[in-house]
Amino acid sequence: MDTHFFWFGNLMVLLGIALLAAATIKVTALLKRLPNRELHYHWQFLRVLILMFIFGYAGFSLLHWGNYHDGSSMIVPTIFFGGALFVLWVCTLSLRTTKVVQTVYHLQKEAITDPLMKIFNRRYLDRRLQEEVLICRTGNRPLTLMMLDIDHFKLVNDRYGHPVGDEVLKALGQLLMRHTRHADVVARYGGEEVVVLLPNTCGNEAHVLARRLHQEVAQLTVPLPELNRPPRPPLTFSVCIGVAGCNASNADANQLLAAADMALYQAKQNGRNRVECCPDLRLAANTS
Ligand SMILES: Nc1nc2c(ncn2[C@@H]2O[C@H](COP(=O)(O)OP(=O)(O)OP(=O)(O)O)[C@@H](O)[C@H]2O)c(=O)[nH]1
Repeated sequence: MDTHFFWFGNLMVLLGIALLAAATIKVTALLKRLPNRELHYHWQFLRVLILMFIFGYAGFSLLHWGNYHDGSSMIVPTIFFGGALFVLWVCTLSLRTTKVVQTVYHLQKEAITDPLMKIFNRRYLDRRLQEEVLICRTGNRPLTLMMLDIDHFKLVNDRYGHPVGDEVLKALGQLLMRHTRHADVVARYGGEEVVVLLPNTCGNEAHVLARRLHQEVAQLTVPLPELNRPPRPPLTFSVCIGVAGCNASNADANQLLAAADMALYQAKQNGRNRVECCPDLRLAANTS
């Protein structure tokens, strides 16, 4: 018996088993990164198949141990090795592709998210506002916009410190995300000003939502740090909300923002802690 063939044949099959084992490790790492349930099932099934192949290879190796005498008996071990290499390659590339796609996704999300409030940032708002104005004009859909501003926020910072001010902003961001639809755009407009863009929403609906948000904010509490002082009651705060709207005939991003800003200014002028709508809100953003 040619010992070269003997060792080469056995080695190919054993290396094939090692490559398949490495492939299952890659698939396991991939499974941890997959958010999608259906894809999970597919990759789990594939992992079971690879494990079955490992048993198949091992059985073949035991049955054919020493049965490699010439070049033709090398065909099957070579195919086994090539197949395992192919499986490992595909699994490795799938894992790397998933990592790259997830990194790009996170970077894109970061680029449009406000790091403190965890809502969209001004850049994203500007883009979406232009898009929604176009949809409003061409699709004849009503569009409304709310501008929120925390009352006397400077006092919060001055009295309790900036970290508490930051907690207030975070709590407001979370509340707004909880009480708006997926299609709405909640974005930080400036310091403590937030814009909520409401696509396909008429003036009445926006007004009802604004009043609800206003009440929800009034019930929101932010715990104050104790810092060796006796416990203090949690902080509450209020907001002013300005609401404006447009329809196909008068849709314009800058005018919509200016109208909401004007309504917000009115709310501040009228004593704060209130909702004000731009005077022609019902006409501006009527149901289509
Ligand atoms: N903690 C914290 N404060 C911020 C942030 N951005 C802006 N501010 C503060 O927000 C405050 C805004 O103050 P003003 O514009 O005078 O508004 P206000 O005190 O809320 O008064 P009114 O809006 O008129 O009721 C300033 O003190 C800013 O320093 C932030 O990211 N974190």
